[in-house]
Amino acid sequence: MTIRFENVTYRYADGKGGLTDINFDVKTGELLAVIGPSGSGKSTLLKLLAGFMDPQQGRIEISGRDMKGVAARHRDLGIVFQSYALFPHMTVLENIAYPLQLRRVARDERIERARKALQEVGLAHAVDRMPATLSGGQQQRVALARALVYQPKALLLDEPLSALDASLRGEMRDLITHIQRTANIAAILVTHDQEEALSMADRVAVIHEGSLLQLAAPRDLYDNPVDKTVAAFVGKANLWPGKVLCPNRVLTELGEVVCNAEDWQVGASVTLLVRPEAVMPVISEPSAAEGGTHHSVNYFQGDLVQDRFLGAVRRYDIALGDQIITGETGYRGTVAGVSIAPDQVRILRS
Ligand SMILES: Nc1ncnc2c1ncn2[C@@H]1O[C@H](COP(=O)(O)OP(=O)(O)OP(=O)(O)O)[C@@H](O)[C@H]1O
Repeated sequence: MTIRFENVTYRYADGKGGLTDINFDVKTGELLAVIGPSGSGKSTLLKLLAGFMDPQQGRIEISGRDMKGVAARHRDLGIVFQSYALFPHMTVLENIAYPLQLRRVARDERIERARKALQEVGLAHAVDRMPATLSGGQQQRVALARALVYQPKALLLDEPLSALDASLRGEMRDLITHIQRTANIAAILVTHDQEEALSMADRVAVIHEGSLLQLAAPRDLYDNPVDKTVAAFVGKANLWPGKVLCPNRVLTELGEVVCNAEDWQVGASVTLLVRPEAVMPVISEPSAAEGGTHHSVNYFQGDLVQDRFLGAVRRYDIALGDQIITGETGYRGTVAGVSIAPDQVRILRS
């Protein structure tokens, strides 16, 4: 295990913000993404791990060693910041060789290792360039090479892609995960961008108001969020409060929804979750004669109040009174209503 947080609690002096009783591990070669709304405690977690402050309770271990009282510079962590933080007066090669110089590595070896690191991030041609002459994406590649050149115990990525434009971000995601996996190093990625977290991470930790709500593999987190806060934060979600009527029906503001409620007590207050891609557009209202078709189960008819063309898919809202159902589909025709297959309805605690 490379990184371990055990019952870690940190409160800022005013007692309001911080982290409460955080537990998780990151294995060698694993990338853990930490996501959560603004002010949830993501930066606090990184600052504690990096050694800028110590927890008031609990224990942080790196490679099996308790980090209490160990200064930031002795923690052997490679850090990549949103702002790149390159030294402007040094060439690209000098920037990358600098951590080796601090560690008193001989000059020839420094240069050789820095060149190799540059090659790995696809910038072998930029050795003598000054950082200011590089694009944002190139500067972040230099920052990544500099963070990894001395073979740190773990890699901390603090919003590494937020300053880059969307087209570059996808490419950088792939590069970072490729390099992190090749180096077989534990990494923690802090990000606002849930798509980044889901696509890059082996596991994702969701924090909210200083607490860890769920830690799971991306698909598991998306399919089985523990509660509505996680469901709403990870991906798009239709969330409807309801009451369990019987083992296969929940009463909501939309009406009765057929779903598998066998594990819930009759009368329990719950929240139903349906992802937009599980909402099926229905072209015309099913007639009474069609009574037995799949449309008649969880069929909802309403007014199309929003229709957004997103390229590959279209995201639309159907209003039933003051309730909204959001669907996503590649279908471009008229939507008269929607149907939701019972096995696509997840039941969450309310
Ligand atoms: N130096 C500080 N003194 C007092 N409170 C602080 C300090 N730094 C952060 N906080 C509070 O601690 C909480 C967590 O802050 P933190 O910066 O870790 O959140 P975050 O998830 O990184 O937010 P963002 O996504 O906006 O960067 C917030 O309520 C914040 O106001």
